[in-house]
Amino acid sequence: MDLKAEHIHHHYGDTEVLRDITLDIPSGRIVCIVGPSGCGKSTLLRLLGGLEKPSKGTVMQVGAPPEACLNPLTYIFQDFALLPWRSVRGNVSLVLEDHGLAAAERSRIIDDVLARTKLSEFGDALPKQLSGGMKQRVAIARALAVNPAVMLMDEPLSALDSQTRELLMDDLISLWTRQPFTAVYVTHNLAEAVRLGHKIVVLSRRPGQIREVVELDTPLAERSYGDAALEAQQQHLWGLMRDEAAAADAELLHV
Ligand SMILES: Nc1ncnc2c1ncn2[C@@H]1O[C@H](COP(=O)(O)OP(=O)(O)OP(=O)(O)O)[C@@H](O)[C@H]1O
Repeated sequence: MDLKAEHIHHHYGDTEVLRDITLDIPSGRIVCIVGPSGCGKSTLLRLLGGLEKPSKGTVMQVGAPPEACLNPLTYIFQDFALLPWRSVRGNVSLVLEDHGLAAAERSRIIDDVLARTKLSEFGDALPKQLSGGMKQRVAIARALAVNPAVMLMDEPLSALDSQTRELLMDDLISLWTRQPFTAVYVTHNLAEAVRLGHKIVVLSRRPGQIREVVELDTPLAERSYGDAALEAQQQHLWGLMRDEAAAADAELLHV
């Protein structure tokens, strides 16, 4: 299933947040959204996920969701959003409980997603016993459990320290390489965008408009940390964003 946004505009009261966004999220691809603070990245993600309706324009789901999909669109947030009183298995199980699945089938799905996120040994642990990186892996496992058509990821690594971010990025790349998933990935971090994005959408400052869409052809598994070509792409993105980011910061000073 592809996700398509067509001529999306969005306002909160008198504040225009997004202007004329047209965007394709093709199945099996990771689309990163970058842009200065407050330009509307998270708003765009909520509109794509149907949590809010755009003031104007449409979001369309095109084609059928994957087989055995329990929920076509699922979110992964920066703060993990785990229930502290439930174990790792219990947190993943949560999203499977209202679908009338037999206990054995639920268990099979949980085993599968925990194995894919390298958490098999930690099924009985409580969130407080886990590191930040592991908590985010649980959130990713929980998202994968419903076999979504599109994962909507809002700065999923930004609460983590830089080493854990690097490790989790490697995990996301190997997860995608073994079994491609579709994702929209909002980030401030251009290094993450060039490691993970098949397509990187650069928004202007508010009202967010698409300034450029950069397509990266290098397979994810071949994009290594410190790679010169990726650094050049990152510089290009920063070149596009620098003036916008400075103007957005200056604007905040006058609020
Ligand atoms: N529910 C809301 N009601 C009113 N204004 C909102 C609401 N949500 C977001 N905004 C405003 O819309 C603008 C865009 O916010 P949004 O969080 O989408 O930007 P962002 O690019 O994700 O920001 P950041 O990079 O800082 O996370 C901001 O000015 C914000 O204050």
